[in-house]
Amino acid sequence: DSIPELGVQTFHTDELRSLMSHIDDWGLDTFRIEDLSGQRPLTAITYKIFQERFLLRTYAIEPHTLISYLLTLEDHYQQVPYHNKAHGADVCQSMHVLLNASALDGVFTELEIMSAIFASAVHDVDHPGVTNQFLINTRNDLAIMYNDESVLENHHLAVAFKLLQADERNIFSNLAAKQIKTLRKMVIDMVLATDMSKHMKLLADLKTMVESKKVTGNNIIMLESYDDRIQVLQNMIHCADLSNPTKPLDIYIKWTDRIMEEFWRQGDKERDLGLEISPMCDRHVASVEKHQVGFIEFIVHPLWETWADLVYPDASAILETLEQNRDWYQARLSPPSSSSSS
Ligand SMILES: O[C@@H](CN1CCOCC1)Cn1nccc1-c1ccc(OC(F)F)c(OC2CCCC2)c1
Ligand SMILES: [Zn+2]
Repeated sequence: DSIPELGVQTFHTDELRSLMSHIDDWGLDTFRIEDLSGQRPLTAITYKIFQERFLLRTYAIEPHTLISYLLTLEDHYQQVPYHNKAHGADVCQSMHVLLNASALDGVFTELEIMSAIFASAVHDVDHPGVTNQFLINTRNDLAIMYNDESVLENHHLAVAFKLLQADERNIFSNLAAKQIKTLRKMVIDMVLATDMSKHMKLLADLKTMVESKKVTGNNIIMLESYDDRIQVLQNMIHCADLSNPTKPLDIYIKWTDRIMEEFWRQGDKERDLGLEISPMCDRHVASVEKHQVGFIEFIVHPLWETWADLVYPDASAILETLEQNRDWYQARLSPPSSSSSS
């Protein structure tokens, strides 16, 4: 049976095609694509990116095989409020845009680019909607399996690679053995870097790289070693993963609504289990705006400011939106009551 033009069955071909023509733009509305693609945002977006980058041709990937892998991958994202297939699609499209920075022109190989897109698409597959700490505290089988170390991130990788083992889904079947080995190592290194416990080290190393930045004549970054190359790719997937506050405000707010519902459901479980409720997870003690301002101040802005330095001036508009969004949440903070100021 033939594959539909956009990879997915849709009653809105014209509108979906029009939206997908903005695949290179920051702020693409992943939620709208979810609605127009028959609830297949991850398949539609990843298929479009593979086509746009000619990866099917370069690596002799059968379209049926790619669609079959993507549909199955998408079905393995759980229906949780935030860490669902729409988030996977969003991080994949965000990574695609970050890879197009002119400061990175010609820097990464086709294999590194495909690894980064693939890693982004799979990076949260089968996420159960609770944190690593919750899995550890509740002695979940996953925490036992992975000895409390990057429990979720190890699981996402194992599921993603397991799905490749079926012949009809093995999109890398025509790669040379060495290429598969390199791709697997890079994908593992990138997905493991999305563990928030690695954030401070990743950012510190990025700052060091920015301070010692070496560029060619036309301001293109020079990355000599594997360590330098993978470090930049790891920061890119981390930036893409923490990109919600850098998107147009209406989209950012929708992501915030979703992550808070997911955190609050974890808090509900902790309450029922008689466990201490994790920070920000008690729906009866909500300070959404305060936490978003803190999240931007202490985590998101320091990361994106450093990324913007590395690829200056490519990410300047993104940084600008982030600062406007921070100011918007700041303004909505309930003003300190007069008694507290006395
Ligand atoms: O949980 C975050 C890291 N923690 C580390 C410990 O301190 C608090 C923040 C990052 N993370 N990890 C997975 C999903 C997210 C995550 C992604 C989008 C988020 O907000 C918005 F952009 F949608 C988000 O917000 C939470 C709730 C308020 C502040 C943080 C969280
Ligand atoms: Zn993620």
